[in-house]
Amino acid sequence: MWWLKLRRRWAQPRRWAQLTRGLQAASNIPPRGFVRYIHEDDRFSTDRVPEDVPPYIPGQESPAYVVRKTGYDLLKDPWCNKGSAFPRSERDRLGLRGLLPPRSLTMELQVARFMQDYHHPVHFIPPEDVELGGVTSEMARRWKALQALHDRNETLFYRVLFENFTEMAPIIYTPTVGWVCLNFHKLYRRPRGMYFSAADRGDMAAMVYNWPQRDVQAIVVTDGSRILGLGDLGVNGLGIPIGKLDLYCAAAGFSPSKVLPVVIDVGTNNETLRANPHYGGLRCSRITGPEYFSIVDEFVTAVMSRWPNAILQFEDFSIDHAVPLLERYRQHHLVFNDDIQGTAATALAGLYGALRVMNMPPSALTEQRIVCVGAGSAGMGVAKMIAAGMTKQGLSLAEATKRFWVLDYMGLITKKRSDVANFVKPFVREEKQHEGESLLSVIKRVKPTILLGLAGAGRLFNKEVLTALSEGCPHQRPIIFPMSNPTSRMECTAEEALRVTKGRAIFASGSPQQPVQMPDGGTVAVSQANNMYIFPGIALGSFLGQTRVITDDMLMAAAEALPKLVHPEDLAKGLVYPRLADIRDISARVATAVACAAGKEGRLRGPLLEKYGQGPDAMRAYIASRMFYPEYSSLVHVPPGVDE
Ligand SMILES: O=C([O-])CC(=O)C(=O)O
Ligand SMILES: [Mg+2]
Repeated sequence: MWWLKLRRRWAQPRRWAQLTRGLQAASNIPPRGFVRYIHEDDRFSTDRVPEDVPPYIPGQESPAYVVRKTGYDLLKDPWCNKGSAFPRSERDRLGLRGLLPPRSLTMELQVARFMQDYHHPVHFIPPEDVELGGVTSEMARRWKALQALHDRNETLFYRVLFENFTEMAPIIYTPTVGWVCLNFHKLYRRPRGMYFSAADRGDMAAMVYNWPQRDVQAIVVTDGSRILGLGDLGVNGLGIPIGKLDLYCAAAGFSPSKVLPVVIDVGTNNETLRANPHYGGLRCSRITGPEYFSIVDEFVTAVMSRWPNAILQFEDFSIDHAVPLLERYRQHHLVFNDDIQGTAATALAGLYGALRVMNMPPSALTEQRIVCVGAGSAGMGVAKMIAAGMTKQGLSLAEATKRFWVLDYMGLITKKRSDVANFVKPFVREEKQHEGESLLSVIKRVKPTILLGLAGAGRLFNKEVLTALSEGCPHQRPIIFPMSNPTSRMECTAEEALRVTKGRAIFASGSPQQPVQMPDGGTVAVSQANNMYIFPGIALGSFLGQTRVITDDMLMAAAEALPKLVHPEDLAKGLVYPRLADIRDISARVATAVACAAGKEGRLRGPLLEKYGQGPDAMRAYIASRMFYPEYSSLVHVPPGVDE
């Protein structure tokens, strides 16, 4: 058969090669794999830089192909992309500095990482870890699916998130984001955000121009030193600014193209991570002291010089740097620390909500006895804010701080300790004889009405603690807020708190919890005391109001606005925060409250100042009108009717 002969003849690979080579030669297209890529701007190269692709002649030395892309475009071009394996020289010359994790990996490592995931998907989570961490393999798989959508179509990603916010918040945010940060070096696929490392000193002001967007309105930065309650995760911590900015866009309507997640890499003290060959950050221990502050100063100066109107949110910095950094910048820059100020405003709002649940007025805050476990940035920020709330209700600061008992990992903090940090000092107890007293003993002695968990140390509120709390608080419902994140670091679960207190507890946790089935067959819904209710609104109000700084009064306004948004029927169920499904409206209202407070202080500028004269409704309408809604906008001029 003639056609069978022909098929046999052309089925030989050599023949195909002959044919394709002939075609390539005829059309002057060099075959892939034979090509050396060089960049057209590369004047330092010893290679020849041809004007265009030269003709390919089989058997001759392979020609060079001109790469015209740089920066982000290059990283998104699968033909030229090398991901984390771009060497330093190419990063320098091709505008890639800051767009990739600081360490250059080898292709062998990239292959090994891919093969690991190929054989044992990162998103498989052993059942024993699921129980404690609250993240299932299915949640991790969903995060991957959402991330892939995020990378290929931001508008669609935000539409999906927007329409399913309550369902997806635990996937893009706590608790799944905690798992993401722990595994960031295995999950890394596409570039997102910027990295500034100690090795970039002197270059940061230039590096900010590698970011492809001219207009950046919001930056969330971490140094990875205290990621949620998970500790030092180095550059893996970038997952947190990414998650927070997802909320900026979904909840507060910032435009996705105008937000920038950042990690500052000053090394890590997490030795396991540092020794991991796939870890992308600097492999040195953390830089501290004046050198640390000069690195952060250089970063702040660099981003502020390119984007002077942007709001800068500090996130998950360890306490030793979080407080001094906030003090360093907050007088002159539009900055806030979410863990100190956002979490604090959230906690105070939740307490006002809890008082509403019990039909008590806000002034009843002054009668509460508060045990706060955790004396880090979040714990002390919360204590300070609640004390400020009490002073607004009539107590002096000294009277207010006396209503707190603060514990850290050594137990109750009293005057007996000599090395207490300045920000803890107002809350140190006088009674030296109780120095280091255990949580259980403090609860039995003090009989608190409010128990706050911000230690990030796991299940400290055990059965004995919860029983003692409930028994010591017969006249009102005990308020229990285990606010540490993610789920693995929470002080107790909703089920534990409600079972032990026989449903009396008013409960809210930092990470989400399922409604609890009670022994009597009823179901009790619980609240989530997370700063996501507050930080998007603070950022939106202060950015649109161009307030230049964020003051205590603006934060207090946010805390006071939130409890007013809880639905009466939710209050009847014991819920102390508004519904997540209403997050856009919540953020707009919090932003309005923040802007009104700024207006009272004479800090508003621009259109919001004009609206300030017309009252809060006009301000809110303006704020809502400026919020991004995920919809495709036309990229070409289309005469009416053409696409219908
Ligand atoms: O990220 C969160 O869910 C809340 C937060 O700021 C923290 O725990 O550090
Ligand atoms: Mg945080």
